[in-house]
Amino acid sequence: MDISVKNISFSIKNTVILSDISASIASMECVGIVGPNGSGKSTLLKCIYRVLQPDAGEIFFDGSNIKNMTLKESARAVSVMAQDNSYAFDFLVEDIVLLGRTPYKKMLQFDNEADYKIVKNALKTVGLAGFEKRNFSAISGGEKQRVILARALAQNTSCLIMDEPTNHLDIKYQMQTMEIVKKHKFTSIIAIHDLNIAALYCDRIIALKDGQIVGNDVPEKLLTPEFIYYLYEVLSEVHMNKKTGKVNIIYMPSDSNICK
Ligand SMILES: Nc1ncnc2c1ncn2[C@@H]1O[C@H](COP(=O)(O)OP(=O)(O)OP(=O)(O)O)[C@@H](O)[C@H]1O
Repeated sequence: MDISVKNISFSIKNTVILSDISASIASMECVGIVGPNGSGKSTLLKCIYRVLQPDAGEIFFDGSNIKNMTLKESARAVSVMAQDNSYAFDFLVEDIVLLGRTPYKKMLQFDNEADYKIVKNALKTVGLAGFEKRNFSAISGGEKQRVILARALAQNTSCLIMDEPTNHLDIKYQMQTMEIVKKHKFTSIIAIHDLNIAALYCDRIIALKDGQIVGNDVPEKLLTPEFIYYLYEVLSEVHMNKKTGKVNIIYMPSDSNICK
């Protein structure tokens, strides 16, 4: 499924959070959204997954305006791994992952054997086999994040939106998360702070600053020391890694004797 965002703007009171954002994400493309804290990454994702309604502009899934889709239809198209994974009540891990099956249920329809099988497989895929009966509140932050990824897998969508999916994960599971996304050939939009992980796995990177798109290109072209300085005011060196064919970013202390 492809996604296109056309001229999205969003303000809270008189503060402009997103200004005239347009972007297209091709089917099965993995696009990273980067930018400083507060640049509007989560807000843009929330507009796409319909938690927020933009003041202006349109969003299309496979050419259909999402305004004309029911929330259930959207949920069968797009799964979400948001930043806040807290639940007010204590659920079993299994119950959380079963929520991914909700868009396929009629009112009061019970979960069946096929649903439980999907849940089991999803937990296995994220390295949490046997966690079904654990209390969600009593597992680690990284495990919680992987449960939410399992929920997204159980939702069986062609598109996945992730808001900082790797922030609680150790390096093995950061890489595993990104590799699951690539293996499943999701159309994926991922807000991510780690430029090295973004460079390794994203086909393209969109950079936001002050609610506007300031860069949109393949990682090798976008992630130059000059651009990284412009975006974050951080000095860096960028090297092409011959083994991966991807760029590695090395950050430098601000008193480093290198050009900006
Ligand atoms: N409900 C709200 N009320 C007021 N301001 C808000 C609200 N939601 C977001 N903002 C502001 O909008 C701006 C963009 O927030 P957003 O969460 O989209 O940024 P972000 O790029 O995802 O940041 P981070 O990297 O810190 O997660 C921030 O300045 C934030 O304080």
